Amino acid sequence: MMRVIGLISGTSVDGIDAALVEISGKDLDIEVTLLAGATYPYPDALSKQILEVCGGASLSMAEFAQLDDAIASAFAQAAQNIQNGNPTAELIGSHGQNVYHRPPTDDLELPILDSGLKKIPNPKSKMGYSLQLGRGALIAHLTGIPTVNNFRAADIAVGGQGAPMVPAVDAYLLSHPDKHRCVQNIGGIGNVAYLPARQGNWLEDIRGWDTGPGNALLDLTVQHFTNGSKTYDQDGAWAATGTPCKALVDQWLSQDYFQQSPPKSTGRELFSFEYLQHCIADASAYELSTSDLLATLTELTAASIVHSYRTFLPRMPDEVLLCGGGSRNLYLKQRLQATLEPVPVLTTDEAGVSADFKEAIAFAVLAYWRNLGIPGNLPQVTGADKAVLLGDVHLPHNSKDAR
Ligand SMILES: Nc1ncnc2c1ncn2[C@@H]1O[C@H](COP(=O)(O)OP(=O)(O)OP(=O)(O)O)[C@@H](O)[C@H]1O
Ligand SMILES: CC(=O)N[C@H]1[C@@H]2OC[C@@H](O2)[C@@H](O)[C@@H]1O[C@H](C)C(=O)O
Repeated sequence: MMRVIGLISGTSVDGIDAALVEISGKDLDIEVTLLAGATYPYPDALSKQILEVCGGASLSMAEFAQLDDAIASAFAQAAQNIQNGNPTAELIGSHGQNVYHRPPTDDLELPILDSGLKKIPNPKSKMGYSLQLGRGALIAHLTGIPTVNNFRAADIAVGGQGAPMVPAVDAYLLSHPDKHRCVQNIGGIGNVAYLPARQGNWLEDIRGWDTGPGNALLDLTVQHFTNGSKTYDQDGAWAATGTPCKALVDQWLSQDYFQQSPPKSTGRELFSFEYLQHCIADASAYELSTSDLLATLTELTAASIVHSYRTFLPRMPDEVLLCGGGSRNLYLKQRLQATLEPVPVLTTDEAGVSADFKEAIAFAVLAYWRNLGIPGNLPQVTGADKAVLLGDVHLPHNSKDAR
């Protein structure tokens, strides 16, 4: 048994999710007990700067270094705080703060050194890139706890998307002996793990991808029309007062990302404020109120999820389990249920895994697997050439051990 802390802040930048868990077993026999979970909001100025960077703002290298230090320090404090009054941890799995994600692209021109010697094999041109700040060496030093981070790089290096990375963990924590399940995270971005019933070669039939926008467009809309006084549509109450425009949802669903076959991943790089501005321009032809616009973007979120199931899954699931902050959006949950009828839409809480802290738990498990030498990616999900060990291991170097 090992006590591990999982840390993550994702594309919503709403704070650092921390989970302290006890883990035993390896894969089919794995057992995870959540000892403590908490969300630690960033200081407003730091959150604002991260959102600007996620929105494409430029940084000098000095500003980049300072931001990385600030995030690492915040993550280290979250790790210390989650242990207060709880058992101490032996390992940290830190996803870090996502600031940039580039899915594998076809038009990458890599320079080749003209060494005149044996040609260097040109890395696959379809190379992705994904950057999460909060460097592990500093977290390890500040906490005195071995820290694993940078989980996406190894999957990308073998040609994968680098996301979603949780399906392997979902498979062992949330699969069912008889029911086919979709575990649907609704964070800033939405991502699904399709878990066949645990029969036969079910592991080979696991699927997963980023479905598209989760809360990102809804948050951007609320922030825009309230001049930042509100940051999200609490319980979906504002959207519930509007009427969705089906013509716009159908028009937006025809866009490339929603039609693209998996493996696929995305982020705020696509579902950005600029994307929202195009939606607002499209909506002007229909004279929508702000409530109608919010209802229509909520409908797009729900429709993009269901469209991807109907288009890319071998069959519809027996049930859908929601997690992530969007699982608290009651209007979105109701629209998903109406669109998926008769498939029940539940939350992972009802299957015994915290909907609020499942992502943080997942990175604790990924760090635990790294420590055991167990690969953490699913090539059939990310498109990677093979299963690989995920994460860089950083050991604390206290003075007496320093070499
Ligand atoms: N009660 C609520 N009603 C509606 N929306 C909510 C509620 N609580 C949280 N949210 C939404 O959840 C978002 C945060 O969700 P979460 O923490 O899962 O995002 P994230 O992990 O940063 O995103 P990602 O998974 O894309 O990295 C908030 O920005 C907000 O939009
Ligand atoms: C680059 C990045 O942070 N991507 C996130 C994002 O937020 C949701 C979705 O897109 C998911 O694919 C991913 O995170 C989760 C933890 C994952 O990798 O499974």
